[in-house]
Amino acid sequence: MKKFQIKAAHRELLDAIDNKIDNKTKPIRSLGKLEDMARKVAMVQNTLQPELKNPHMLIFAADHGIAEEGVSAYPSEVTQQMVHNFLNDGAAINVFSRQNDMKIKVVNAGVNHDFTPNDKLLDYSVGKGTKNMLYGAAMNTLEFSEAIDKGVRIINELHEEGCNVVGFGEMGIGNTSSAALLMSALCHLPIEQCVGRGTGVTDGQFKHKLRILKAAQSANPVEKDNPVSVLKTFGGFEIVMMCGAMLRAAELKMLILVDGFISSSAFLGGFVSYPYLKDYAIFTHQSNESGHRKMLEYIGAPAILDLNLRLGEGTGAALMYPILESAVNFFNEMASFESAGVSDKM
Ligand SMILES: O=C(O)c1ccc[n+]([C@@H]2O[C@H](COP(=O)([O-])O)[C@@H](O)[C@H]2O)c1
Ligand SMILES: Cc1cc2nc[nH]c2cc1C
Repeated sequence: MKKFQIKAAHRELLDAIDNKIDNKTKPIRSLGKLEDMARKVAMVQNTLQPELKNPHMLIFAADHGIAEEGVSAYPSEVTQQMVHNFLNDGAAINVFSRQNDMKIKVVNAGVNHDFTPNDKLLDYSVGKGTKNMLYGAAMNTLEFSEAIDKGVRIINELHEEGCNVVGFGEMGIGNTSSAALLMSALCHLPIEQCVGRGTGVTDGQFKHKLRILKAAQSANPVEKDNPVSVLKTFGGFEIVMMCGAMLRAAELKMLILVDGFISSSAFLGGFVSYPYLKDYAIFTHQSNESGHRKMLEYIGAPAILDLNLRLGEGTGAALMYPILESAVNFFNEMASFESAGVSDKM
């Protein structure tokens, strides 16, 4: 994989940032997770006056060969149908992004469909869906590199437009299977602790899904400590493209808003080689997909919201965005004990 230059976020201003937070007219730590977010934004931007600029929501979409094994509650066609829904402003992510003034771009990372050009659509297709992992790796080395490079290009474009905060959402029937397999390999956890019900499979379908994922593991012995090999074998085009995009966003010191289980699996793919990626990321919500809690524990990152969501698309990130704005606003606008003439001592 292309090498990324991901340094720890600046720490020079850390004391000044913490002093600024602690001198606001409030008891120490009383703004909880908002204080953590304000500190993170200020460190990423290396400033005592952080700003959220031109926020974007990226929805990476792709199809998955493994979906033909009946691992989802829905058929593969739903991927392209939902892409049209995103383009027509009809999905949950459209509603929440519009409400919170985030611009949407839908990325065709590898959907099994030919789309007509559209202002909201970034056509970066790597293929018409991955291969069925029961019969070998999901993608080859060229496809993997292409997906990473296209993720980089997408972020370069947003950065040139002055964007400094990006939500990472996705759509792809079958992609909880990919994410669970990635998690199992990269976190060295048994697949049973990683697999969940995705779009809502029944008990019987869930047992079947677990059998299929075990068969995919037997068919593909991977080097678990080699994230490129793991991502190529079990990844989806949208997951690998998101991984490249997140790594580039960190390189450019942009804020990364991670959504649910699949978005977090893309983060994980980058994090194992570039641990400082975490300095740039906010885990916006705890998904109801059962493996997500353990995945976030492994990463060591508590989530901000817990709304029992399991939709994907970036919905958790879009819903959390106004809270992030509140974090930046309290940091920039709240009076200090001194400026407001409020006593800070007994
Ligand atoms: O974001 C999540 O945590 C999440 C949890 C479960 C399902 N999803 C969405 O559901 C789809 C994948 O589910 P499945 O059952 O087809 O593997 C995909 O389009 C995801 O966006 C998303
Ligand atoms: C309808 C539908 C919408 C989605 N959005 C993200 N994943 C999805 C899966 C389905 C099935």
